[in-house]
Amino acid sequence: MGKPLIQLQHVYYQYEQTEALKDISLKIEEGDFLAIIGPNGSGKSTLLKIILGLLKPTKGKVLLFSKPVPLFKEKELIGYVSQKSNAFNTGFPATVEEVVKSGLVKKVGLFHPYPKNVDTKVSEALTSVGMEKFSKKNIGELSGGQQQRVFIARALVSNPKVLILDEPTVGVDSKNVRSFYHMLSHLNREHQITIVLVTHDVDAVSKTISHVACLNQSIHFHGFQNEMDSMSDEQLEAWYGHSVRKVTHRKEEQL
Ligand SMILES: Nc1ncnc2c1ncn2[C@@H]1O[C@H](COP(=O)(O)OP(=O)(O)OP(=O)(O)O)[C@@H](O)[C@H]1O
Repeated sequence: MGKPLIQLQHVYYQYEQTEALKDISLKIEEGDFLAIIGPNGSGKSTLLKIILGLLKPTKGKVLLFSKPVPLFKEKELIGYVSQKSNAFNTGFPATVEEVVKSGLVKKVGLFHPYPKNVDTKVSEALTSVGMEKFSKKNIGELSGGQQQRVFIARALVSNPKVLILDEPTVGVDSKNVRSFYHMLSHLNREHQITIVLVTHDVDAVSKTISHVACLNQSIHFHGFQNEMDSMSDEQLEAWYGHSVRKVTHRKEEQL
């Protein structure tokens, strides 16, 4: 069993009118590649904001690297890539390497010089997401999917142990979605980065993740990805909030 990096214990979150999260207990361990899936409005983004300390639970406790959130100061250990597509226009005056370098600000602080090996760090981060060839390009000239890879490199440049992504494939065209998840899988396996992502691409992501959490206000299933098939129709309905019929696809070799 890996070290627990993120733990939620009986977490509730209430917006003024809406109870977004109810009694969430979740443990994410070192090395996990977890996908959080659920219908619209099921609390996925709220859950990420709680983990990132952007929202304070109404009730319950969050531990990051075994420390309660207010005592957790090593923010650079957690990289975050928010949901965006084509965030920069064509004319935006920054190169890819400048965008990636800006990811070090969290580590070194504003008004401090970058470390001496900054160029190596930037180049390593770009290589790890397959974007080294684009370092001198203007960020606005890249496609949505390429920009998303650059944002991941920016999150990686401070050597985080955990990478959190909110719907990272928005703006990535369907033929590139699989190679995008393949790149994340590489980061998880070869660079030992624990990955937590929110996604709607259940099918595309299922080949690469280790764990899945099915959320709809509360967690209806959390376990190994291959155990998800064992969810009953009743569990699936409770999770999805409406009637669901399970369809089993035939394996390719049987076709
Ligand atoms: N700032 C807010 N103020 C009030 N209610 C909110 C706020 N943000 C979210 N909610 C409500 O909380 C619930 C959970 O929202 P959340 O955005 O976490 O869901 P989600 O699963 O990320 O949705 P989606 O898949 O559509 O992005 C929804 O009912 C939403 O309307």
